[in-house]
Amino acid sequence: MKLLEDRIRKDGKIKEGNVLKVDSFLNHQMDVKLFHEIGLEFKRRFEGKEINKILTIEASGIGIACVVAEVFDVPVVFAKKTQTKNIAGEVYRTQVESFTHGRVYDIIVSKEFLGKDDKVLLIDDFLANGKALEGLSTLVQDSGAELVGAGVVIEKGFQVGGQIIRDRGIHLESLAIVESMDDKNGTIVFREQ
Ligand SMILES: O=P(O)(O)OC[C@H]1O[C@H](OP(=O)(O)OP(=O)(O)O)[C@H](O)[C@@H]1O
Ligand SMILES: O=c1[nH]c(=O)c2nc[nH]c2[nH]1
Repeated sequence: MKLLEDRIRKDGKIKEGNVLKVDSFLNHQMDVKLFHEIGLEFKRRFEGKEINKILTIEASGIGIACVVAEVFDVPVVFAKKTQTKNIAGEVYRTQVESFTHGRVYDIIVSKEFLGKDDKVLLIDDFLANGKALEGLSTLVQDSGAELVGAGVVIEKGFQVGGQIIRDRGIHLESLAIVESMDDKNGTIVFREQ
């Protein structure tokens, strides 16, 4: 998606440790007009697929997933990384290693909000090692819902996540795939799609 690649080149900052910082428009301060364009692009890419729920994971997936859900006109659910008193009753649960926090979380979704009648699109801001999407797809599988596909805003194609998710047979759409990035000279190469 050219609009997104241009924005990443303009405002993205490459950090040590394979981290691309896009917090001025994607996952801290959020450019909601850009999010709307992203929502429309996901709608185009999943055209013809029956989707009645969006599932994401806190925290950084929530903002983008909400706007995508508005475009698809379906509810959005996010997997929580902490159990709260708010969640009464039964939950689906699995473990996810967080890329930026460097620790493992139990992630949970209430059984009330995911079940066999759901046709689910996973949405997240980043795909790196694939842990978040693997965890979410496990929750979908455990719930008996149908996993229609996964949409990520930025895939870091030099990390293993994309390969893992595609090898699982999941329909994955990444709006920008970073083939390589160099924190020394600030260059980013995107994969031709
Ligand atoms: O493919 P992966 O290796 O799982 O990386 C992608 C995940 O990493 C980030 O979450 P993270 O837990 O690092 O931070 P957050 O709490 O800001 O969402 C991001 O929001 C994705 O969910
Ligand atoms: O802001 C972010 N930059 C990244 O490179 C990344 N990888 C996973 N999650 C991420 N979040």
